[in-house]
Amino acid sequence: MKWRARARGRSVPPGPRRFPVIGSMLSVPTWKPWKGFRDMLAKYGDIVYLEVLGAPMVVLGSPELIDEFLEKRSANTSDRIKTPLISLAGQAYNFAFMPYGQWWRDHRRMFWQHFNPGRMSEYWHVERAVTRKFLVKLLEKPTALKRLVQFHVAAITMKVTYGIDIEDHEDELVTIVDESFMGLRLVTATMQFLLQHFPFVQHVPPWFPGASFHQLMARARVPADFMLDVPFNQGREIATTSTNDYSNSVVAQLLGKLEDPQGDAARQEHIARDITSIAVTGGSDTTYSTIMGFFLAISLHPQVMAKAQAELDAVVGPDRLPDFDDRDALVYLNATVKEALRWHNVVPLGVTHCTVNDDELCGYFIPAGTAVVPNVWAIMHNPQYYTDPGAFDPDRFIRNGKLDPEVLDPMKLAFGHGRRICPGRHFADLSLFLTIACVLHVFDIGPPLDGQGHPIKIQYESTHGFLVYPEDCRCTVKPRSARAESLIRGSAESGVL
Ligand code: HEM
Repeated sequence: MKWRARARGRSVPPGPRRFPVIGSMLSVPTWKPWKGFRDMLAKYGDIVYLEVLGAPMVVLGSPELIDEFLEKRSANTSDRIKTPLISLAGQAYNFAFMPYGQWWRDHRRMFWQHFNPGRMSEYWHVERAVTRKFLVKLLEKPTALKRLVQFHVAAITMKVTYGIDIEDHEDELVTIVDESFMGLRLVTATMQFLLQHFPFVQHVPPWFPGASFHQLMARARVPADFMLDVPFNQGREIATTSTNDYSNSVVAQLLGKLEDPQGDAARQEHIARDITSIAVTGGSDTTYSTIMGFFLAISLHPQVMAKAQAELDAVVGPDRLPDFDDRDALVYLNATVKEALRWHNVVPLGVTHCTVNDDELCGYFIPAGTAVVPNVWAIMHNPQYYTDPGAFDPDRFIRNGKLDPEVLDPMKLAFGHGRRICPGRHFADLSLFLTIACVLHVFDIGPPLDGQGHPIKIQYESTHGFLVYPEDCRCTVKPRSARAESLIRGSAESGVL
């Protein structure tokens, strides 16, 4: 039954004009759509309705509405839109895009067993050891910052998940992890909305003139497929043959359970392969982008660096690196992590949710199957919640020397909502805290320099896409002092796993 018959006189939320057949397709912003949607929210209110070829979509623009619809009514708003792009991009294994149902639930449950807050301290030693390696590499090759951050996040997740060591930043595994989300990068946010209505794209043969998108996707599937099998098999090998290595990897633990004769081993192994792969691929790109955003932000805001370093000097002192136990005392540093998540928002429109049944929000009718897009970026950059939102200012989260609970916490927005909230958020938080604390403790970060040694002014812009990166994050990184340099080298030697 058409939704108009089910609405019983209730109207859908306001939004741009809808034409016969195409609906509001021409109004869907095609470039960095979070900005166009922000303008629509300003015009129509905190909820905007669009319809593309008969498929309904709402954009939400306030934390209250997101809380009401995606948190409180999560039982009805945790589905995903069905689009052929997910398989085309090699992401069918990725439970972030699975429909709400038993298969997704089984994946999420198995994943959560290893990434819930109670497990986090088991990963501290890996975080420490890899961060120390990263600091040494950054000292030796500061111009390779991007590659070193890719190495850093890949090395942490590969070790925790599979027990695999990545020693060198030139290791091809770093490239494969980086490229395993290539398909998703190609799936821009706009295509995510529009191409679900053109399922025929998946049937265009690759040799067909103009089918280059299809060919790009085929290339994008190669690293994604690799990540699904090769590291898992290697992790199994490590778990069964290694005597003194890190034998408590996620794979090692999962394999122990698969041997349970009561369990459905083949099904369990399938899920285990899927969730270990997403732990590495889903965790690396998002964390990488946030860390790159942090480097850029600090290079543009020297006063923030000075304040964070003063706090680190007072709490940690010059003779050791910061550690997890220091966290409670590092108020400004914790605020810097929050500001990094806010200022450079890596998933600006979150991951689109979808309603299962008809619903109502603010008196408006919301049909079953409505795509729900939280415009997280618009909230993070709304002066109503954050004064001067373009400035990188951790002080906005602090009152009377403590984190201010009255200020909207970016952690509550950046990692999504309801039953779909990012289950890797506690793990991401570990990496962000230790990386940011250690980098600021031993390095000075500044703007890039031209041939004459003059600073080059970089203007922050993010790329376009579903998952975004800072467009230009060139900066200079140098040790704060000779003492900091010897601290880096000394701590790497003691960074045993
Ligand atoms: C700064 C780092 C990260 C950010 C900003 C981030 C953000 C997000 C967002 C916005 C979602 C969608 C939530 C929703 O649908 O409402 C998500 C889902 C997900 N994330 Fe993360 N994430 C990060 C790190 C990680 C890490 C480290 C892992 C793995 C260890 C991970 C694994 C996942 C998975 C598996 C899902 C799918 C959840 C589901 O659909 O049930 N993420 N993340």
